[in-house]
Amino acid sequence: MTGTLETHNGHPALECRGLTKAYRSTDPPTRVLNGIDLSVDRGEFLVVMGASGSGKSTLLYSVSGMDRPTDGNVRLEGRDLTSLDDAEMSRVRLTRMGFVFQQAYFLENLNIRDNILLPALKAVPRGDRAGRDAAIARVDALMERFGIAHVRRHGVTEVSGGQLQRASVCRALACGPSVLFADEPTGALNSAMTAEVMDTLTDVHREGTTLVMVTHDPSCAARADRVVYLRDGTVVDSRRLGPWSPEEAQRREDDLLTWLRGLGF
Ligand SMILES: Nc1ncnc2c1ncn2[C@@H]1O[C@H](COP(=O)(O)OP(=O)(O)OP(=O)(O)O)[C@@H](O)[C@H]1O
Repeated sequence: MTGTLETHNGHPALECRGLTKAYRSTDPPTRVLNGIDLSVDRGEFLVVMGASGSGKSTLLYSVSGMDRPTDGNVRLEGRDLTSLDDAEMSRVRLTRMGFVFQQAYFLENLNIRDNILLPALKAVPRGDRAGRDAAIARVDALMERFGIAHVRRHGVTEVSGGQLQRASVCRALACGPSVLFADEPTGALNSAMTAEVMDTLTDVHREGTTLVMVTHDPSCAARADRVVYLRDGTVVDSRRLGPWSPEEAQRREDDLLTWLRGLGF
């Protein structure tokens, strides 16, 4: 399994300080993140919740370098990302971060396995045959691990929504990221497929990967170690839930809902 514990250097997996984002396309600029301080431990599963428009996706995009913050800094395993140029940032995103979105964004002219392989092969230096073989072996092992090896040659439209999202998780893990980011990964799924994908993400987390997920769904959020609540671009509260177990699922969800209602969710 793609581990994240090999790079222990005494730093949290992810840290942001004074993270601010203002969109200048409006006059005056729309301030969406208001100086957020947040630290995610190695191996932690952190969920970000908040009302629609509170800045959850903007936070995820700003810490993962998909969008440039207006102010503040972000560190990934101690390395300051805000000083990197675009090419360096793309490389960090490709090799040290994984992403799962509501939609899989797979290419329809490639089968499931080739879609998963695409970024993993892109990360291998040209001519590095051993690196290429290792990437292929890693992807095949991930597909086996997450129960989708039998659909490896299927087209994107020939698998279920749950299988497609599990394939997205495999693609996100193929380079062995330090942090896996998930933005509403179950937003387009029914409840059975949601449980299937959350079981996959829970396994990923249990095996040591740091996970940062945005969700509206309290039953998904109840899987996390910690939930932070965003209001108007500020983290106004957080709740530590500790390690998840299926026996505790309902109690955790009820507890979380009570907390969320108190915050006006
Ligand atoms: N490119 C942009 N230009 C201007 N404003 C933007 C831009 N992108 C997002 N916003 C605004 O920033 C605010 C936060 O958006 P964001 O998508 O981060 O919220 P969210 O909490 O993820 O919402 P949702 O739960 O609905 O996905 C919203 O008011 C949104 O309209």
